[in-house]
Amino acid sequence: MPSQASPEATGAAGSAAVLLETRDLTKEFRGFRAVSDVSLRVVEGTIHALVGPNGAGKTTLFNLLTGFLTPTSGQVLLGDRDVTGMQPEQIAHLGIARSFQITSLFDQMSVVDHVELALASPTGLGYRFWRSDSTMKQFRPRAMELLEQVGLTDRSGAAAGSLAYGQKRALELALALALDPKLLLLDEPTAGMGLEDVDRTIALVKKVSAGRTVVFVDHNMHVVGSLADTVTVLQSGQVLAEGTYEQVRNDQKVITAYLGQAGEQHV
Ligand SMILES: Nc1ncnc2c1ncn2[C@@H]1O[C@H](COP(=O)(O)OP(=O)(O)OP(=O)(O)O)[C@@H](O)[C@H]1O
Repeated sequence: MPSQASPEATGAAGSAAVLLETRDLTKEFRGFRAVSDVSLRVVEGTIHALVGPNGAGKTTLFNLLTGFLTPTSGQVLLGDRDVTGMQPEQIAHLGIARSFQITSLFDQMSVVDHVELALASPTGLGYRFWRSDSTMKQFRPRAMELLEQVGLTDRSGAAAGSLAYGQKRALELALALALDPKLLLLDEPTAGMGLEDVDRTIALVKKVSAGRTVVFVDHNMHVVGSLADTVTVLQSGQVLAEGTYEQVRNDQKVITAYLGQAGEQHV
């Protein structure tokens, strides 16, 4: 069960504080609308899922929120600040962190060194190798706290390349948390995981999301149903439905959208 202030309990997005908002957000690629007039409101302190069939626009939307893509039109607001068109570093600095991709880990570098470097970087987006050992040492206690949170204390001295897949994803999460973000974006946190790792990741995301706002994309509806206070369903770049997991899974439009999706887990 999603544990945090649900939109129902707070009277939907109307009366609760909205941390992230998009207004008619649109991204065109050579005339093709990958994201089309999306108006989204993410309530502070909630976990918000973005779902939709393949090609629905979820990744493009994530890239617009983090500044990796510039919208063709529309706005992105963080609190009352318009962050539309800002560079990824600026947006990260304002408190939006996205879980790192595994490709950003250095196989030979230890787990704790990764976290220390993320703590040393003001935005977490760039590692800085010229810092001295003594400078880095000051970050050790916080790095160990973060590793404890994500269950990697025992692997702190291990080379990142030696971690199991689920542990690498947990390390990515620690790197995102190192920024102490207002908004944590998780891009398919359980992709490629077996059942055990999926359940472990659900528990982990619940734990680290306490007191934070989380937006995540995941194809696994068990994950979505377990974590999300609010679910936004995208199709062909547009918002098809929004509500609690129970509401959207019983929405006829959503059922129809997923029916033609071979190999996709149904809502
Ligand atoms: N750089 C690009 N240039 C052209 N078209 C693109 C580009 N990026 C995405 N698209 C198109 O935009 C649409 C949405 O893609 P997007 O990756 O955002 O969907 P998605 O919901 O994340 O899909 P999936 O679940 O398969 O990851 C797709 O039709 C895709 O082919």
